[in-house]
Amino acid sequence: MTDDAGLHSVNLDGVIVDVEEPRTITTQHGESELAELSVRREEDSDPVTVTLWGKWAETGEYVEAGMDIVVTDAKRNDYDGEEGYATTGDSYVIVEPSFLVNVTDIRSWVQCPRMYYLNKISAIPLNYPVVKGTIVHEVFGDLLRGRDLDDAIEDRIEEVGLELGLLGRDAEGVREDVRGNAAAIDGWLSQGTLTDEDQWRSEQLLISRRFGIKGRADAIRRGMPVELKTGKNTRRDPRFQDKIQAAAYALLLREKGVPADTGTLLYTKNTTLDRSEATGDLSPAKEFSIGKGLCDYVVRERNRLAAMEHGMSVPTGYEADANCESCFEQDTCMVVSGRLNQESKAGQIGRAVPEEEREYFERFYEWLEEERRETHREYAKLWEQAPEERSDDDRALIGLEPTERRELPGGRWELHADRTGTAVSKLREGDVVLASDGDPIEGHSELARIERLDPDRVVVTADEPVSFTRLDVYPSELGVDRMLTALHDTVLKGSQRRKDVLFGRTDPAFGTTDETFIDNNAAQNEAVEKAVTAEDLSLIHGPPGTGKTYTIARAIRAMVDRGERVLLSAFTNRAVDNALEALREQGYEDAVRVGTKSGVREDMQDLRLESRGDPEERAAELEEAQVVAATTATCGSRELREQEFDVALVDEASQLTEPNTLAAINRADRFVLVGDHHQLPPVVRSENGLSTSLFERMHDEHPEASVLLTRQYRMAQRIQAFASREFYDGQLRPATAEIAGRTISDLDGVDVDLLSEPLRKRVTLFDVPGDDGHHTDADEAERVGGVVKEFLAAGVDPGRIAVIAPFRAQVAEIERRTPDDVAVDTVDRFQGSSKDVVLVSFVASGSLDGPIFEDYRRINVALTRAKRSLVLIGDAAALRTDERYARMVEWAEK
Ligand SMILES: Nc1ncnc2c1ncn2[C@@H]1O[C@H](COP(=O)(O)OP(=O)(O)OP(=O)(O)O)[C@@H](O)[C@H]1O
Repeated sequence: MTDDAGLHSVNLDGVIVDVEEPRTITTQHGESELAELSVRREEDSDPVTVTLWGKWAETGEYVEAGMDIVVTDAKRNDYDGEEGYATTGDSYVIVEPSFLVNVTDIRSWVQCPRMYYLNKISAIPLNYPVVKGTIVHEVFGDLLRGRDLDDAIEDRIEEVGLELGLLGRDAEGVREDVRGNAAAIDGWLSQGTLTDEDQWRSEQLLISRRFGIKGRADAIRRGMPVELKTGKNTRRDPRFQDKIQAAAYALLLREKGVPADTGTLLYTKNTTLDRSEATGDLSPAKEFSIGKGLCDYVVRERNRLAAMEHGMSVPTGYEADANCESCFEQDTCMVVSGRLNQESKAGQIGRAVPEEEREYFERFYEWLEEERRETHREYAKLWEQAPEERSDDDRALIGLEPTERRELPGGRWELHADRTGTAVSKLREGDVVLASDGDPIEGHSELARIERLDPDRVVVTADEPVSFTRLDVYPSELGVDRMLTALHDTVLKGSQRRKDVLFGRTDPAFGTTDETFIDNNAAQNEAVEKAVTAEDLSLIHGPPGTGKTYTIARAIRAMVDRGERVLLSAFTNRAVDNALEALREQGYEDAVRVGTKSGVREDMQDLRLESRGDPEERAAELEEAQVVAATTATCGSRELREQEFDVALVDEASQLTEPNTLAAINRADRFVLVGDHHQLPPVVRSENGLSTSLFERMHDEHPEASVLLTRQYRMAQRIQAFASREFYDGQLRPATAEIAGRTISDLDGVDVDLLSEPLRKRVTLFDVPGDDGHHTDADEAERVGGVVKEFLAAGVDPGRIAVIAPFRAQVAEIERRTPDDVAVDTVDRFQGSSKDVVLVSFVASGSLDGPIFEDYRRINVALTRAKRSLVLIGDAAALRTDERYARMVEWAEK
């Protein structure tokens, strides 16, 4: 639209290349502010001049070259033959639009930018006002969905039994409190002003690609946002920051074509005030109109926040007119400023932590914010990629056909859809996704959880009955938030001794014991010994199949016998449940599993802590448990953040980022990390130091605290030989002669004479010349299919076979040629598991690029899954171009 010479308005976007300070000029209409930016609209094109007028001129004060900018409804005004644009009265200026800012963050930013920062790093602790606020919000949603008030109150209080119990509250008192607040809602709803035509929606997720804002409005009534506040407000007008919040939702609604121009704030505490004592306007509902000026303000503040995050600077409170004396966060603000030596309008108290700790905090803060930024890029792909492209990229399931819907007790919905086509995706059961009518941004969408994902249908649960035809990956920022909190807790609240060890100022100390814990495996015994006697930390380095889980279970039992309280954690639910299973196998049944119903494995549900019910009973169950098991994410939850343990034992620690590990070990006096840094590293989106685990760092810095398990219980000698030599200095050995000599002829019902000669060997390589396919190799897939058929024909049970391929696309190719009960997946999905027969498809042709080759640790995992037979399928010549793979080919062809 560049040639629209001033006739039409244009939406201009590009990258800022130069900024001029805002200045004031006098025009025929009087004085006016303006700022000029130079913006490159497309790579290699000449920059154009963009003039920002009036209030938008302030943008020039804080933007920098390199930031993205959008100016909507700009008019063209070339000057001296040079292409130029200017804002109009309808324009919005948006800085870094792909950084999706939360509405609630804009609200706290408007209150005080430093409060926004403090909220971000320290998370809200478990406290009664927050829990009560949650209950009232849930009741509000229930009333909108037509539920009976008393039922809703009863149900929602019961739902948070655990939290109330931990806070020492009994249900009776809370009921009274909530009833008081809910009366405001109920009264207002039944005022008679509402008719059947009132269209109500509770909680709607809104994402704006134009303004770079996302959020969930409490409710929408006739297209207008309604926000619920559990506080009081006796003035006629809503509080300013509350208006900002409602205005932000209005802005998001307008983008969807809903002309929202009024906002309502409901201050529920107003109804509980005594009329004879309180003065002012006691009506709970306060309406206000939302004009362009307010919307502009929302966008301008959002821009400041986005620009500050782009520069990764830390707000001081001077950016806004923060009134520190009347701020209830003043003390916290001063302490954080003092400890981290940050400039702050509130001032500082206390002594700063040592320089190295501050640097550590700042380094990780930056890495975590980079991670957040990558998460935001993932959101932007929701609209940058076409549905088919997202589907090809494994980010969405499309072409679904809605079938049944069923209302669940408590007002949620269970929604079914049929799957058409054979598309693959990253989505898994338990994932939170965006369920939409086909267009997750402009159309109708809701957050949903995948309950079941079968080849022909999918079942989700959601708050609203969306008729969905598409499910999208919806990345959560919760992970980043929890990591920041863990970082904060370690640096600002961690004990001196813990920090001395983490920062290399002290060597870890160990006590002694004469006890023998495991009598058939010296390394495992030593690992338990170290774990039990460690005063600070110990590490268990367990290569594939060396009995890590078994050793963990033994160590926990020993700790329990010594009267210690133990936190058992791991990155995935699967690993937590595996460790619990091993613990049960060793006869210990008293652990408590904390996690959601859908996250915890069926056979561990009986150990799961129910959070619903009588507060006192629920809290006692957690507080009295000697062993508590939860994922590291859950360790950062409000409930577990209040719990203390003698020792934290973390499995899969080499797959955890350092801050994720901190989330678990912050809860305990000492810790044991279990892992193997020669297998897969932490999965992160950004490229920085986050991908080095605390396990690996401690292993390097304190080798004396680590014990290497050397005897493996999985692979035949022939299969383990390469990995042992290549990755473990030749130290890995089969634990017994039986294991060393494993072969598929040991399996019941298998007739090896039915196999072709090469497949009778424990390790085989099939040289299949590459077909130059990008992410697939049909010839290889064909060969894999043939080999699988041969194994099946020889009597191998399909459940004993697995196929590993480097790309999802190749996985799909292979799935098409193998029966459903043969597991086919990428390496990352196979870490921690094993099968009798494993096939690896390399998809290598010409050069070795692709995820499996990028990182030797993937190859290590791929080659160490098989117990009895390992079949490699790939282009041998291509593989030989790399030294490591050349050695692999030589070994496999032996
Ligand atoms: N000391 C031991 N004596 C007898 N059996 C053992 C011993 N240690 C481990 N095992 C057995 O070896 C098998 C593998 O152990 P485990 O599952 O603990 O391995 P892991 O190291 O956790 O495996 P992965 O590498 O898959 O994480 C299990 O069947 C376990 O019971």
